[in-house]
Amino acid sequence: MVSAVLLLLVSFPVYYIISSSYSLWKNVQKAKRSGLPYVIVPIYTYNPLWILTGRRLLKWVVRKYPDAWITQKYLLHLIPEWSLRYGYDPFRTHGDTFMTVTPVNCHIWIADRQVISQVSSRREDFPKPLWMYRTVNVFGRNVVTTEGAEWRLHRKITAPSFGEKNNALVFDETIRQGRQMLRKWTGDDGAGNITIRDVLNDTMRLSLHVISGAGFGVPLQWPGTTEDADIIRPLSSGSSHRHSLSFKDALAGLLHNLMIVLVFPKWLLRNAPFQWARNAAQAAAEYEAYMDELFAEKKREAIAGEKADGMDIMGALVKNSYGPESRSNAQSNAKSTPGDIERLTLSDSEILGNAFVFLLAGHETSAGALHYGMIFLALYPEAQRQLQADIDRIFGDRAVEDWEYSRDVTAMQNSMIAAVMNEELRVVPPVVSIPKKVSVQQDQVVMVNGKQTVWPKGSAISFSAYAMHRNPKYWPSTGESKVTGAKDDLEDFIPKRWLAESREETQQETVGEDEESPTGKDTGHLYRPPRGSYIPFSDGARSCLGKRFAQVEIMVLLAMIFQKYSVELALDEAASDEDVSKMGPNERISLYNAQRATARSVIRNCSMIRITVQIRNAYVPIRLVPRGEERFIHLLDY
Ligand code: HEM
Repeated sequence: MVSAVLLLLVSFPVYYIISSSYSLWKNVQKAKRSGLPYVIVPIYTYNPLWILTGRRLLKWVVRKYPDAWITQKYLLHLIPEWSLRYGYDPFRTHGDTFMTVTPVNCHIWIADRQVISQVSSRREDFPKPLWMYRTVNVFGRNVVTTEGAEWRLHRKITAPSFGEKNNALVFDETIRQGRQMLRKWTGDDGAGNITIRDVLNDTMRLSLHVISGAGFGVPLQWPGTTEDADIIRPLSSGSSHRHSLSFKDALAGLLHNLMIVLVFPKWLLRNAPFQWARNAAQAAAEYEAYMDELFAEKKREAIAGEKADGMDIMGALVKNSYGPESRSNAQSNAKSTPGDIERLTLSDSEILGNAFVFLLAGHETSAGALHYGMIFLALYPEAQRQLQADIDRIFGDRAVEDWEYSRDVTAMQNSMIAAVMNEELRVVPPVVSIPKKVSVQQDQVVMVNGKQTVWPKGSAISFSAYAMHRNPKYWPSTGESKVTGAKDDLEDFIPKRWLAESREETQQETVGEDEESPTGKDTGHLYRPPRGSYIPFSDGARSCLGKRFAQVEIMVLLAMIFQKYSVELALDEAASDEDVSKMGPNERISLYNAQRATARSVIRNCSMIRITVQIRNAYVPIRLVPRGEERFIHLLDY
């Protein structure tokens, strides 16, 4: 008996090693046949055992010996989040399109714009790896988690909600929410100089409120701004549901506990012995109840032929299924199944599924962009001054109440405001690697550097946005890096690179992309990167549906903040305000520079991929100071 158990214990690892080695050998043969450069990675980086143990150990090795030859050369692709940590370097070594080969699969990494354009335009040959998005179906199938004819149906029905005319609503709601955030950041008297530690928390709240107000017609208030900020009441007059959380708390609670809700079954969370699990379950249940009410209200409006105000994403989806003009379609709705490509409407659960992904996709990405944007502007005073000069040119002293989408947005998108936004999304694209796969049907031929390559069926693919945005073939450098002394400045945040003269070749290659700018008009003198080389919003038919929504939101916020204020790093831990007031210019400069170095190291070491890139377990505190009252940045050249 003992020897049988022993045999089993020994034979399992032996079997595992032999079968993994054999699979690795087979995948290496595929890599050789492909014609792509490849690197052998002995362990699949998503192996759960590796994630729990080996990755942690390796992380420690890398932290301890960051420059050791072994990490640079052999272990790099086993390092968690290598694509974020090493940027373009691995591509410099292996080429702009290369493969990593593991026992589980081949994985193709791309930082070549022509290859990205080929892959994103052949959607049937290179679909999304839907298994990665399965959990996002928690409230219903939707435009993010589907493929083929089913995705086309979702996209066709959801896209009109993001049309040009609705951007004005995003503009107005951002102003409304931005005012409340500014009050929190600068105090009731607007004097500023308050240290703001958890900037991300506030930008998350802001973007969530904007999508809730502009997208769903449910305006939310910031704490302390009105008496009914946290009021608990149903979203539909006909509902008798007794809520235990306000809509805002349900939404924030759900998104805060999202991974828990997505991974564990609700019954388990409800009955778990841990308070945090029960809180997550409560937030999810309350969110569902609110959305059901909103749905019922919109359905009533649609059937009665009433028109709700605003962008009304949910209303538009419900109207498509229940509105008078869709009566005939609605009949097929009742019978529809997810795979049914003939139908013209979404089922109830699909409507709720789409509403959820808009909230999800629309808040973390924009919030992260604003967070990094604020830090970068505090780190690069020259960029901040250029931004303010353009804001003055466009808005002068005009109060935000008088800003208008139709009058102001074109000027904004041709200015440093858009350049700052574009540059922030270049340096830190919220989605670092955009996943695709080679269809399982058959191998696919792709031209790489003018040569035919054969990509094995079922291989994983990543558009390496982070590396692509640092590829010197596509990006104009404004010179040596003033920060690191590197020969180009592509690691640095230099918005003025977007003001560089557009090359003739670039203009031709981007013809037809005008419609992607916020108003669909020409982007004037801003640099327009060649197609496929700038992919914060992905590329091709499956690119971001909320791109213009996000652009308008970010630009309005930047303009609002920097019309009146400057941002500086907060130095509370290094010196008191009184100490600073006694310092001369040189002392202030060296203090600020030391703080800049600390902030850069936080960005480098604490940026992590949590669906999107975020700074985790650390803060870069900032202060907004009224323009003209800066304590540090006016003393710095760059
Ligand atoms: C700075 C802000 C944003 C960035 C950088 C961003 C980026 C992206 C990227 C890279 C994708 C492709 C993801 C993939 O293929 O896996 C995507 C898809 C999508 N995004 Fe965004 N996004 C932003 C804001 C928004 C907003 C505000 C909304 C909605 C309100 C939104 C809705 C969507 C949807 C629905 C898709 C799926 C489109 C499809 O598959 O057809 N995004 N986004």
